[in-house]
Amino acid sequence: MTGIEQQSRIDPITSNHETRGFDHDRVVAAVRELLIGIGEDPERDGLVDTPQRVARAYAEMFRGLEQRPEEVLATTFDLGHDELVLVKDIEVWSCCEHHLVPFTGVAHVGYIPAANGRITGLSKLARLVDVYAKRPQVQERLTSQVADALVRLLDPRGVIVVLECEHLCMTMRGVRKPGAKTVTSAVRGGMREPATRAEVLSLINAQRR
Ligand SMILES: Nc1nc2c(ncn2[C@@H]2O[C@H](COP(=O)(O)OP(=O)(O)OP(=O)(O)O)[C@@H](O)[C@H]2O)c(=O)[nH]1
Ligand SMILES: [Zn+2]
Repeated sequence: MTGIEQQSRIDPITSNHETRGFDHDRVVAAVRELLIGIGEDPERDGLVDTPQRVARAYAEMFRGLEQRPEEVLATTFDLGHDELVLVKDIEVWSCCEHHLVPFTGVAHVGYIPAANGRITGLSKLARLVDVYAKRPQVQERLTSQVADALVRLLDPRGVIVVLECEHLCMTMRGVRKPGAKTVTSAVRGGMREPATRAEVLSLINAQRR
């Protein structure tokens, strides 16, 4: 096994790729280079600490690359509840992998536990969203990764994940369409059943009526 393989923490099913870990010094050097590239002076007063700051910020924004869904869904319990569990309006901040600017909005995560199946803590659903949001992402992959991790780790009867996000790469630059929302969904197992899916979607949309 090479050093890189030993260091990598691979989630074989749902990771974006193999990560070699966050290299703080490399990010600092790259940000300094970026500042020079845009014609700035990285030694001027206001910018001298910027590469260090950006590296610390990136470590936070991309911390999901170092996390595995198993870690956040480690706490499960058996409540004998086999009806829908839905957490709505989970705030999402992720980073578009095409432009490295944020996309933000909400996630709705629901699952139907298996009969006598495992339940996880409600906060863990929000933590799971963050594991995948805190990576360079596209919204579609983020949505399906959350759904697939729930299927794999809880073995539920059904899963639904809906994301509604605004992409800053579409508002602050490029096509410049502020307010445009992208909606993505991933539906697995028994949640695909039309009546069940319709009921859950009406619960998700309930506050907007
Ligand atoms: N499907 C998908 N596309 C995304 C997402 N985030 C950003 N994009 C799109 O990625 C595309 C990249 O297109 P390119 O033509 O390579 O890049 P660009 O010239 O900067 O494109 P514009 O944004 O149209 O100016 C754009 O259409 C973005 O809107 C996402 O989460 N999902
Ligand atoms: Zn983008």
